Amino acid sequence: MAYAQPQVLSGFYSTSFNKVNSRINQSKQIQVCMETQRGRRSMMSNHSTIKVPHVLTVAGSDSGAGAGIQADLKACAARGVFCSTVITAVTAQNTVGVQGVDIVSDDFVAKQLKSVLSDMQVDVVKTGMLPSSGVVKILHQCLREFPVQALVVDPVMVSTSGDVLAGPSILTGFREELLPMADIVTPNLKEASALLGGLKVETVSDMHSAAKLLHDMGPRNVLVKGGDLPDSLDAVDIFFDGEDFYELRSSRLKTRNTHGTGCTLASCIAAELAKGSSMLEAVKAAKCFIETALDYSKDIVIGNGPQGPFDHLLRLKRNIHNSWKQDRFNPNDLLLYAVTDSRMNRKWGRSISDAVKAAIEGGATIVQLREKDIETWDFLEAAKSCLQICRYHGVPLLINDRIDIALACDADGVHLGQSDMPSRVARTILGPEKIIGVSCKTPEQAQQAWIDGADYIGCGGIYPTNTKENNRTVGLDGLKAVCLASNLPVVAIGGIGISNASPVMAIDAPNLKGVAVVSALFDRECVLTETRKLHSVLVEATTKTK
Ligand SMILES: Cc1ncc(COP(=O)(O)OP(=O)(O)O)c(N)n1
Ligand SMILES: Cc1ncsc1CCOP(=O)(O)O
Ligand SMILES: [Mg+2]
Repeated sequence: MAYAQPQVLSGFYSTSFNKVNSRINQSKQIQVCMETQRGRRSMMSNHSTIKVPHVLTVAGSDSGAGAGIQADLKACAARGVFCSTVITAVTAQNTVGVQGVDIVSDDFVAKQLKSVLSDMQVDVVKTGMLPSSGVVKILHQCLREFPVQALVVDPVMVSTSGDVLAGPSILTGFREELLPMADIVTPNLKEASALLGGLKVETVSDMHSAAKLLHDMGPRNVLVKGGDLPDSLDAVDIFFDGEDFYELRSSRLKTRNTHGTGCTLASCIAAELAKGSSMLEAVKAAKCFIETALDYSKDIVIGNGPQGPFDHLLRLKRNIHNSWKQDRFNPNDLLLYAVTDSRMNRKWGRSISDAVKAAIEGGATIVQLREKDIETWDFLEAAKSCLQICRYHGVPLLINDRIDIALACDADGVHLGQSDMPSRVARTILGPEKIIGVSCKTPEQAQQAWIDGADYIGCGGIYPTNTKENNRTVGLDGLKAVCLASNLPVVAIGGIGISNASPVMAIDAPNLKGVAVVSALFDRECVLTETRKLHSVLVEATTKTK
């Protein structure tokens, strides 16, 4: 069969937002859409209470928490959407396979559905494991009684380990009852084949045909997932909206941690729809999320079986790599604070990450990326590779000025000046765990830094410097006044090097914890040697003051 030429999409695209129409939302109450302060669309009832986007998942529990209800809950949490649950079966499952299934009775599934749908304003229903045709019937009836904005059907039949989760008896229910009311169905190759009565679905061209045939069964959109395609470099999914085909490509990742990708993808689509995205936007956002989560989780180890879960919230590794960090911030880390400058490193022909590595090997105890003249993309890439080095050595990495970069690479924190983002605002964006440093030249600024929730103060310029233009020098007296005005730990910056670090450290202020340096390390031929020398000066200076 010849179809329209597909549009090839890869990565993350911005397409115009279309309203998601559903055939099952006709009797839904009209609600007022308002722009919130942050510009996000949110639904408000006439009592001015906030209606949050809500997905109901109707699926099986996975004791290993990689797939099923557990994956759905985590995916919705990660996408900022509330998720309620109707459990259709309880599986005893791990990374090896499925050891047992206990099916919840049809009556009790019906009870759960009614409890949620009669009380809570569900926007989107997402289905996963539906173990019997009775459950499909009940769901069909409930959705007629309690219409929702959209229905996402993930036709789960076989687990990733190859265990059967729903028998062939379910197929008629899918074809006759669920697919006709679905806004999207998301089968993998095997599921598409089963729904089409055993039709061969093994190539991208087969996927096009399958998408078209499945669409004829009634769903408004079809996503045939090609993760199991043989000999394919890219992971290709085919999206068909009844008119156009889209090939959604993403590079294939080498990882065992893919258990639950199907459930997660469908839940993310549901979550994005609940937030108001068009179907194509929702699918693209969901694919992008999966790619990011798989990449982040590619080397985590949970369980001994062939297929592990992944980390939906992108946080588990932090705890492993940050296990060195007993407290989220140790003021003694400020002792030798290396601040990068790409102009200097470029001049000496080294990359930012090589410079950072050398500084850490020489004894730097904290690193700040201060990159004033590079593109955002390059900054982010440099930050990611420096972060790997820093995490490996247990050295915190902060980003100068750019909260977006710090968030994007999950750096340990930021350093902000008086004319940068105010630290109290930065704190609300970054949360309580990130380190925030603030530049202060006066006692008033130092007091304010504490009030605003900063973790440390950078005070300078102590001596004249060529690194920062038009920077007023405060001298050792200015440093002392700032130290006395606040209990926050202080690091001195500006014109400091091997020759003058000792008098800085000798001022009588217990909260002066170290020196921050740019040119003394990075405008030198050998960063490692210079850092080592400065490190021994500082160690000597601190032992003298003790
Ligand atoms: C440790 C430390 N202290 C002070 C500064 C200066 O920050 P700021 O005043 O924002 O100036 P720029 O570095 O952004 O030019 C710093 N970067 N680090
Ligand atoms: C960023 C900054 N803030 C105050 S002085 C300064 C520059 C420090 O650079 P150097 O260590 O080369 O004097
Ligand atoms: Mg700044």
